[in-house]
Amino acid sequence: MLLTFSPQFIVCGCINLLSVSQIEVIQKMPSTCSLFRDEVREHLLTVPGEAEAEDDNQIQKPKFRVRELRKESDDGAPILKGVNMEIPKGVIMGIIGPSGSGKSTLLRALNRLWEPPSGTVFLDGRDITDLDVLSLRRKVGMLFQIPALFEGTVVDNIRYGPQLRGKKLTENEVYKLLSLADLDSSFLNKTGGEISVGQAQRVALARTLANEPEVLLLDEPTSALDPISTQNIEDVLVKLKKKHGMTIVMVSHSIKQIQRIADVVCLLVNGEIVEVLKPDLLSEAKHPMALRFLQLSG
Ligand SMILES: Nc1ncnc2c1ncn2[C@@H]1O[C@H](COP(=O)(O)OP(=O)(O)OP(=O)(O)O)[C@@H](O)[C@H]1O
Repeated sequence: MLLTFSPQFIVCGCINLLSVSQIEVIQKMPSTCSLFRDEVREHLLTVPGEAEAEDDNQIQKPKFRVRELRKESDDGAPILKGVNMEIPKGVIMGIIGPSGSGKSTLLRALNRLWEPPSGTVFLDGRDITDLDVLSLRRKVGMLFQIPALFEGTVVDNIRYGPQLRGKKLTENEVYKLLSLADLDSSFLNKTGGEISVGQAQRVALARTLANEPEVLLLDEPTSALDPISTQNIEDVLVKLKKKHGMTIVMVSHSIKQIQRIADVVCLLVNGEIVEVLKPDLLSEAKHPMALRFLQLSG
């Protein structure tokens, strides 16, 4: 059952707040990340100033850095073949690729649902294997394909995470979280059996947001939902990014969805990132497997 929580309200900067050293950080990103680097630069240039800029040094640093992340199955078959990537703060990154290419494994490494080797995944510059795993999962929350609500009401679900830390959310705080997930107060006392899957997914999102995560990991969060529920979730994700500077990493099989909401997309094929592109440039992917995947899913 889903028990991970994590959010955050990341603050984004404007170009006039960038120092020379920060610009150098972007320029020093590996050459394999050139499109990604451009994306970061563009993001920094265009993010609306709804949030306050935080510490100068924080602005340019990626939220996540992944270095040579490898995984093999028990019988030695490679699942991830030395993945390198950087996820900037306050962007929506889409991860797409054929079935079995390692997308979920990569996503799960980011909050240690799969334990990555030490020295491979860094959150705000810190090796995540050095962090307390529960604190990590509060900071880096996850939403799955099928929402699994706990027993009890919607309020009980939303209060669950903070309660583990000895904090009882007021009804008003619960209501605000529901609103953030685009649900109204009529849902407060409903149980999982009384709401649709799409509504349950939004409750699961509100429950995750109750822990004030800095990052949201989403594993095909709308694949079980109808188009209207899908749009509701997409709208909420875009709002979380724009208004709260949330960093969002989303695995999706829907290229159209990625094009609707992602700022940057990673194409994972056979355990390797073969392209990092802006979503509107997906048709320019060069890797043959990537092209085939894109043609078939188009
Ligand atoms: N714990 C494990 N032990 C052995 N093999 C595993 C394990 N976890 C994943 N795999 C294998 O690793 C490969 C990648 O799995 P993963 O679920 O990450 O792929 P995916 O790209 O998310 O696939 P899908 O799009 O179908 O969900 C698959 O071949 C899967 O069978």
